[in-house]
Amino acid sequence: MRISDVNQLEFDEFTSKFGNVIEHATLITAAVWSERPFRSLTHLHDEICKFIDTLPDTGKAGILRCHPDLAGKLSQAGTLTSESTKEQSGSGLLSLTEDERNYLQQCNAKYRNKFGFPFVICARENKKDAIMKGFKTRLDNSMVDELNTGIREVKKIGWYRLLDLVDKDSHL
Ligand SMILES: NC(=O)N[C@H]1NC(=O)NC1=O
Repeated sequence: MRISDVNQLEFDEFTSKFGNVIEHATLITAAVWSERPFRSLTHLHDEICKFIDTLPDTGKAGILRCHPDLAGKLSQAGTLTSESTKEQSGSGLLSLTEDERNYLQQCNAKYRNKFGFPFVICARENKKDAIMKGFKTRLDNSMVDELNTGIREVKKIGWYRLLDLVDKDSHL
């Protein structure tokens, strides 16, 4: 699909195609539709990021809370969204040894205990070893740092999801 095709989409078509670019946060896509026409895929992504940046910290934490744990319950039950399944499997998180899975689940629990939202990292840019390391360093951060870091990762995840849907080099 080209960006010119994106600009032709009715609201319902747009939200159905792009509704999960930010995991379980269709409202963001719904809001951004009003900003058409998009000059490029980058412009569409910028509008998504701009909308996220206008949210209070509670809204940003809410976005993080809509993300599934890495190698968590949903992945074991096979009920991740198709996007998350692709991302988590690409980084090796869906084929862990039992020890690795136990370790990650302990890290998830520690992180969630400390910050009140899940650890979010762009799995397409991090293989499982980098993710395990990321847990180690990020667990020592402050709440403000982690809210910002998590949101930065959400924006990266969204960019890759957009790349799966639209030809990046198409312009108006
Ligand atoms: N918790 C978390 O980071 N989840 C995810 N990251 C990613 O790239 N896809 C996800 O589902």
